[in-house]
Amino acid sequence: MNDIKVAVLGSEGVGKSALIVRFLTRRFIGEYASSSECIYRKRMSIDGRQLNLELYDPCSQPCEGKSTLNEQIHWADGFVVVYDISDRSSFLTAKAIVHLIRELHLGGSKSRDADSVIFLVGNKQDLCHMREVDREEGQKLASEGRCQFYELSAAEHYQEVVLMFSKIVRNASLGGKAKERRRRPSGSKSMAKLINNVFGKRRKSV
Ligand SMILES: Nc1nc2c(ncn2[C@@H]2O[C@H](COP(=O)(O)OP(=O)(O)OP(=O)(O)O)[C@@H](O)[C@H]2O)c(=O)[nH]1
Repeated sequence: MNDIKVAVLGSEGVGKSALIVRFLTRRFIGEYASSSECIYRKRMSIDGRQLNLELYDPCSQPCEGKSTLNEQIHWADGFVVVYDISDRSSFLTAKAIVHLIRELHLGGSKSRDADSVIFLVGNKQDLCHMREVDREEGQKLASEGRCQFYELSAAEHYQEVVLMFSKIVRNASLGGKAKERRRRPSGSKSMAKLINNVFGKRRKSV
């Protein structure tokens, strides 16, 4: 069975955990533990093929055994690079991450396969009244970095979130990359722990 590894990257508070939790549990909770990096696992069927998906959610704060961005990039087969449309600095971070992925993971490859494994996601579209990053800027960065572009809201767009993750998993699996597995980020969480994480934190309205 295929193992597909997807890293969800971006600066603090952009909604990485919210997107992952929404995809895995259908729920948008509002507040998520972020004191440790973790890998969530899910069995999926894509185009009739069984896949073991590993989703990596980094820890923004300093934590024990924290992996570096370079290690995270080397570990993954596919990338969801997230920014918050109401936070320009998160967009600049996303830009730097996209460039680093192209350099480290894809070695400057110009193939179409390479283009399909980086997804740039402008999250919190429901906060468009506070928008600091125009949709066009996101599209421009995606085209420069040869990424697929999405603008969505983990809070409000369940279907779009599922479609986005399903597509990155499909693309990463079709990439057929039989690369040598390097050190993977430490930490692993079962679904039970994920749910504890989600409910262990105070709910915050958005
Ligand atoms: N309005 C709105 N808030 C969101 C959305 N997605 C996430 N949030 C909120 O943004 C805050 C940060 O979300 P997280 O999922 O913890 O962000 P993160 O990127 O995992 O943060 P770190 O783990 O600290 O890096 C939380 O208060 C979420 O409720 C969204 O689509 N809309």
